[in-house]
Amino acid sequence: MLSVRGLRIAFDGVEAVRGLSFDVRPREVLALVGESGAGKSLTARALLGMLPEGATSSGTVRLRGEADLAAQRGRRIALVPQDALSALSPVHPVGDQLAAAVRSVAGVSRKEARARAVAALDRVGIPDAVRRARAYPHEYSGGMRQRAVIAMATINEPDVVVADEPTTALDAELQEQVLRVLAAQREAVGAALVLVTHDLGVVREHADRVLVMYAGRQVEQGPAAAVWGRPRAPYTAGLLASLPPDDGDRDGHGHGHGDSRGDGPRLAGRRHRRRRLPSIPGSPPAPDALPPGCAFAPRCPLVEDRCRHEEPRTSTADDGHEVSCHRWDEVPHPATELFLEPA
Ligand SMILES: Nc1ncnc2c1ncn2[C@@H]1O[C@H](COP(=O)(O)OP(=O)(O)OP(=O)(O)O)[C@@H](O)[C@H]1O
Repeated sequence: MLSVRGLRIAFDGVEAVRGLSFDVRPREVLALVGESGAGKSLTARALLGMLPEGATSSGTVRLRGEADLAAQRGRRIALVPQDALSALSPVHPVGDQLAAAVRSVAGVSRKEARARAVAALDRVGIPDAVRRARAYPHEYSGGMRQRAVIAMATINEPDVVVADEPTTALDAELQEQVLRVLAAQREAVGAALVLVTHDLGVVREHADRVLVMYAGRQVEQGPAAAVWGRPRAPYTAGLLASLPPDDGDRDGHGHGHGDSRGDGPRLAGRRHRRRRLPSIPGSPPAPDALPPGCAFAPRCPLVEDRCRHEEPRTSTADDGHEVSCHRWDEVPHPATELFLEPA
């Protein structure tokens, strides 16, 4: 439905996104994950035809075959940004903004648009929606603002909602609530969701497919269960290894340590003799200082000579998921072992 082919985004000739191709299928949740600077937000913005000033891009992004994404924004594709205030005008009541969004698409009366706006606020759990519709964004709490933005993004029943770190500005409890609202709304309107997130726990709970990015490229892509259950890229393994222990064990699936249910006892014993590293050593390269070969090579526990010279091609693992690593078929299972060290 939404198709991205060979997407490249550069600033002053320096590429921050370096040839990304993926599809978003109807009604699915695709998570874009990776450390800061991987190019996730730029990719998300390219989907909406709203790249920052100074960015040049090539490749194609099409929604149902249409290339003019900016023209479809707010109708067929909509954004839930990190910062709700940036999406709402400070000078108009929230209800008026929602009603205006309805009227920009549908030929309905003011009264009808207003009624739809109130109903949308009610659906996202804003109490006393009739009164709240008359209030301004600054009169809303952070969690309520983010709910209002979700109402705005879904009010015209788009095909795709793009959410860029939609809960980072909120505290943990509100994050969970707002994510549930987002999940429920996208389900209700039948939209696909592209979810940019740092939070791998969120990915495990909400994503159908996952695309792992590093230094502007795809590292691994496939069904969330396949990528999480058996990561083939050392980078993905490193992200999973750096999850807090609770995240791995919370629902008994144990992806956080790579110890799936079946090999629990063996790994439980092993855990006493090993400890987890807090995170992948080092940090990602800046777009203007990429190392030659595989960009992850300087941080990779499986690095060998060719990794420092040749960029890996994309391979397909037996379970159908895609991976870009020279040594993907040598990655152990559980892959998080790569990032453990003897106690
Ligand atoms: N407006 C800009 N001007 C110049 N360079 C930019 C701009 N926006 C992004 N970049 C470059 O592109 C890289 C990727 O940015 P992007 O925001 O997509 O990363 P990200 O993966 O979303 O990280 P984060 O989670 O920190 O937002 C940045 O590290 C930066 O080098």
